[in-house]
Amino acid sequence: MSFLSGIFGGADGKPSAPPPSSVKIHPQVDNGYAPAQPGFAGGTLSCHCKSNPVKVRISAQSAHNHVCGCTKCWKPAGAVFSQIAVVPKEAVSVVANGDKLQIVNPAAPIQRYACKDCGVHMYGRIENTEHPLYGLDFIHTELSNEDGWSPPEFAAFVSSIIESGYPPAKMDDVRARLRELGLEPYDALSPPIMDLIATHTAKKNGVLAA
Ligand SMILES: N[C@@H](CCC(=O)N[C@@H](CS)C(=O)NCC(=O)O)C(=O)O
Ligand SMILES: [Zn+2]
Ligand SMILES: [Zn+2]
Repeated sequence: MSFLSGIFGGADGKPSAPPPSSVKIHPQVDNGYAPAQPGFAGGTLSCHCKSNPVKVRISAQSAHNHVCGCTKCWKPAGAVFSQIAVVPKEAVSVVANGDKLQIVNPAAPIQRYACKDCGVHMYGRIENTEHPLYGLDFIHTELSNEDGWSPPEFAAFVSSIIESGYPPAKMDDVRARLRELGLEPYDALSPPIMDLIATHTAKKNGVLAA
């Protein structure tokens, strides 16, 4: 990222880095993050293989970018959270070395396509047409060299980091740091997304209020 988010504006109004902290979240947010670039329309994701990397072309700006503490989402080495966003599934196309992709868990609601050689998740797809988020693919924008993606907006599944071995006694520090970085912590998804999911379910069950 070439410049830092305006949320950490210095005295002169220019973006500056957030205060340093020993609490690490994810390399893409620990030192601040850039705002979305107006008109940005996508880029190419590459896995971590030195030779024959899998490449996935994304022809849309990302939406709902966030950090996720769950055990299922791919994280770079050493990161406590993943960083993940969605795009319409029509905007996702595998453009190189797709033969190296395999589904991590075909039974999971999100089918995550990972590189067999380096383990990086290239995209996650929902095949169940009844799922509230059907039609959206999950991507890690950090796998692209392009600047301009929508920045993370909140922190999801925060308590789940304990399931990966994070000390429960340090959770207050983690939530305080997330707030300092402008990423409101939630233990599921953000309220607007939880409302969207519940609205979908209520509609399906014929009980949605007018
Ligand atoms: N506490 C669980 C939460 C897992 C979870 O529900 N993850 C969310 C956020 S990515 C989800 O939508 N999972 C669907 C899936 O993994 O297919 C864990 O950390 O494993
Ligand atoms: Zn790879
Ligand atoms: Zn997750």
